[in-house]
Amino acid sequence: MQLLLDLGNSRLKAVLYQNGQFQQLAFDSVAGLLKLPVTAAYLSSVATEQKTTELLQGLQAASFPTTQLHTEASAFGLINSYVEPQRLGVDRWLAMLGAYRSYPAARQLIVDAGTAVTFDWLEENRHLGGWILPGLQLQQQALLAQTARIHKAQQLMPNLAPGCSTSAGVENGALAAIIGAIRLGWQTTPAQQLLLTGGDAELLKSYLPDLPVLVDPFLLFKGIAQYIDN
Ligand SMILES: Nc1ncnc2c1ncn2[C@@H]1O[C@H](COP(=O)(O)OP(=O)(O)OP(=O)(O)O)[C@@H](O)[C@H]1O
Ligand SMILES: CC(C)(CO)[C@@H](O)C(=O)NCCC(=O)O
Ligand SMILES: [K+]
Repeated sequence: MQLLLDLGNSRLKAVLYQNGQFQQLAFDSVAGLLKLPVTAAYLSSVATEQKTTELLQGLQAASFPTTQLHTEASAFGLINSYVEPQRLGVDRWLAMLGAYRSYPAARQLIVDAGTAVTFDWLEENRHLGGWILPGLQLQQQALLAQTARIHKAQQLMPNLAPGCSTSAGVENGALAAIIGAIRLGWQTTPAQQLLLTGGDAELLKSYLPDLPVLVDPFLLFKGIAQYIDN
């Protein structure tokens, strides 16, 4: 059994991997992970050096070793399109590896909706490139921080209706930007399948009923599993 870790810009996610199965872990702190009966841990981090080092140091007290994974120019037959391959976020690299391993399709569009929303097009074993947008929360935070009169009085459920308050306008606008970008991406660089992952995947899916959407919360972890099983 292995422990798979995804340190994002907002939070840490942990998953247990055993016999090809993934199980999301609920935990309060890194200390809660130290006593797990695992043989090894694998880390994907897009957070700062400092946060990454802190996590790795916290894990040194564990009985199992931790390996940090990094983006590569190519691995397991998958080819990174970046001019400077190592600059592609390791979360994107791993999600693509997961998609490549689990969902064969001539062309797929992978959208990871977290702090940022990333788009990556995969054509068989080749990354075509992607887009990076601010996520649902980050868009709203940017507006609040950079304008004098945009305040958020309440947290609503975002939808695509015209908003009748600042809060609704900002929330619905953020959702519209992401749904609009997905539809535009789907039009300009068509694919057979739209793979959604990240904290906002289910919300986005509900606004894309006409597209062949598949939600997989474990996509990045399936990419990590590629490194374990090979
Ligand atoms: N329990 C939760 N905690 C935080 N955000 C959540 C939660 N459930 C759903 N969300 C939604 O998920 C989004 C964050 O996505 P996710 O958790 O995939 O990313 P993250 O860990 O915050 O950052 P990163 O993309 O860097 O991994 C937020 O926009 C929020 O709307
Ligand atoms: C875009 C994010 C923040 C998404 O988590 C991450 O993948 C990242 O920091 N990437 C580095 C920049 C890039 O992928 O081009
Ligand atoms: K992420």
